[in-house]
Amino acid sequence: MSTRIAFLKGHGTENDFVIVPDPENAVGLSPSAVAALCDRRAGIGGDGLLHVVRSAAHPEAQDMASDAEWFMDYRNGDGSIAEMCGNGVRVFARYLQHAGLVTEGDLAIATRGGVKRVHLAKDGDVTVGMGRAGLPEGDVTVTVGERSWPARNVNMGNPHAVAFVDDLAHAGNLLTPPPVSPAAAYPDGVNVEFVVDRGPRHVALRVHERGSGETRSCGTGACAVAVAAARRDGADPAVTGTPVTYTVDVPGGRLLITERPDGEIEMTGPAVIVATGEIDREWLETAFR
Ligand SMILES: N[C@@H](CCC[C@H](N)C(=O)O)C(=O)O
Repeated sequence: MSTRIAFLKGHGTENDFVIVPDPENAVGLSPSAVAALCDRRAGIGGDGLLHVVRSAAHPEAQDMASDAEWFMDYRNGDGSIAEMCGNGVRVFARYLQHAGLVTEGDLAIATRGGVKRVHLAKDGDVTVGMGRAGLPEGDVTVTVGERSWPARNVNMGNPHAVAFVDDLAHAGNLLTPPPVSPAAAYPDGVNVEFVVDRGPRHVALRVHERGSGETRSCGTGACAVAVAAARRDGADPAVTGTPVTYTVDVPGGRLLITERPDGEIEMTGPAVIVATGEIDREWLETAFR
């Protein structure tokens, strides 16, 4: 067995990922190994990890293998598993193109949140069909220090609390997860978005991600924000019959989010591969099992 494991590093609007190509699902990636790889000082560094596996070779994806050859086994930076990662899907698609496994145009990627349709455009942007948002009933509240805001509970496959605030600085340093109540609304934890208006159908966010901390971007979070903003602005496409597009500025760039009258959401943004390298297998297997 080789003593080296290939990896790549990539990002989408500066939400950065360690990418581990492993078509036959042969590389054991325990939560502690993932956390070690994502560590920014002792490891490679990343908000999360994209484990690239053939759907047919992964027990969680075998039933999607006829629709999507590749499964995005996404992990958060702390080693936990999440249902979906929007920026991750774009970067995953870019990796497949980089590796010569797909070409420009349309493809499908299996995720824990179902099969996602992806378009790799000539201009370099990547568009992902993110599915429909769930809008669980019930009020939720986000608190930072002395301030609290009513928030919208939005599910994009993974859970989000979206709070509209006057100033993104009011989110504070986001070194710890902002409390969200009632906790029962999010039994598996939550990603929290703080949002300000920048102009008509144009917002900006900061995000604290479950399992990663504050990140420079969150694709599912941007979708959740666009959905919450459309409901707040009286622009729900299911009601108006007209698609609505929000420009969502994130600390690491810009995403365009369109919601259609049937509820389907599309996200468009960049995806970049920045480096390739090799992981020392002994380090991975002995130090972090
Ligand atoms: N950065 C991602 C979301 C990653 C998962 C999230 N931290 C969770 O635990 O739900 C994105 O771009 O969507």
